[in-house]
Amino acid sequence: MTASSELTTAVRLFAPSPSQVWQTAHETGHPAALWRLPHQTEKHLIVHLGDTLVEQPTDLDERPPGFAIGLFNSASAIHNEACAYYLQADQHYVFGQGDDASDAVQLRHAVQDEAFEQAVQQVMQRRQTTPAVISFTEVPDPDARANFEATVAEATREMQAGNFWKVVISRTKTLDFSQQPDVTVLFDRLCAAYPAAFVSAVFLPEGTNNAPAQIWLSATPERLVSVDGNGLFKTVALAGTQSAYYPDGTLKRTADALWSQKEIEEQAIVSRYIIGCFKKIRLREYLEEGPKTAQAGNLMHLCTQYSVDTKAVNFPQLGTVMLRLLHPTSAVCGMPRPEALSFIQTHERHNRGFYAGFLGPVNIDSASSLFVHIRCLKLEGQRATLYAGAGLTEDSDPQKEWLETEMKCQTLLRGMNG
Ligand SMILES: C=C(O[C@@H]1C=C(C(=O)O)C=C[C@H]1O)C(=O)O
Repeated sequence: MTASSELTTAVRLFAPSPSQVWQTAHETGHPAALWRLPHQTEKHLIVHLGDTLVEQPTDLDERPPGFAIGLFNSASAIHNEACAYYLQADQHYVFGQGDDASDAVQLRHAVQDEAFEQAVQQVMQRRQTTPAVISFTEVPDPDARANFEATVAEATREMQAGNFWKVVISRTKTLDFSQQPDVTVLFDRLCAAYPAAFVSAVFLPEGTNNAPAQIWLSATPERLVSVDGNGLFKTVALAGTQSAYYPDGTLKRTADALWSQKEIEEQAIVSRYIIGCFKKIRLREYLEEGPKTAQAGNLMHLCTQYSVDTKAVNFPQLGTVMLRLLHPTSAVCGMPRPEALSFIQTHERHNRGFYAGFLGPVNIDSASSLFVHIRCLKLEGQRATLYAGAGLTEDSDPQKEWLETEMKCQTLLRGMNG
């Protein structure tokens, strides 16, 4: 063995895996976020070692490196501050690709915290047990379909009466895991199944948002706001849904997807909303591409991409300004926003929590990438709650909208089955 390969082995032996760091954060009650950006292989894991998380305005220009996770409907929806819980990257691990998860682990940044480091060492020294088989069953909810379809019918009547033009109604599906799952295994499965998605797992200890300890796991296709190291700003208008497969199970080509008038209009509402935000800030120098059909796992959506060179227009705060204007977009709320939000609040039977909020890394490697928090679940102990919504217009058919939410739930269900 050469000196350098001895060294590599030594580094591997003492480098924790994502699962070990995640487990340590969980056991010591520190908030943690694990993510993989679309079309990338590196996984990032940060642990917040500071004070209890509190909601605060998201200012992409001011924040130290970290990870933001915002509720669908916090005070920010009213005060336009895009409030979020902010996990600071006190420990920042980057894991490379490869079968061995500990391959090429790098501790990018670490504040001195002996207690946490010792806790990681203790977890690493534990005897490795064979990973448990992950299994889950759906908890039946006999009224779910009728309730959802009745709400869709009511929303459609209100839209036909001209009260609003679009609203996104969501529902939940409950799963019970046979034992507490290793979230990093589920995360890896989602990464493998959905290379184009933003895949993440966020651990929020008891007390965050006055709730019990919760883990949010997601594989979202929808970028909300990002600004890269060169100052390139991006957002998308994503809406309209159909299966990516023909009934016989063969994959559709995106070029062969056909869209109805209702879906084209539904997506155009989101595009007009984004352009309306650019107009509000008098920004004309944006590039618009689409709408084109984009595949998102088992689904296809209509997608228009918008980009702005923030350096050329001399607008470094564009990311923060647009985040505040956009969230919650009409892809998850509706148009006009106040009327749609009020309909959601009166008619949905669950609290959305972080579903349809936003999340993602901020000022990591000089870039910030926030995504709309959809195709997600909340895990509390062994119980998971999946969330899925459908965009409605006055032409919506309640049965079709229900089937659309079923397909959206399938994204995570299939992905977690590996
Ligand atoms: C609301 C969700 O998805 C959003 C709604 C869509 C639609 O109504 O067609 C499509 C993509 C997303 O913007 C969800 O997945 O829960």
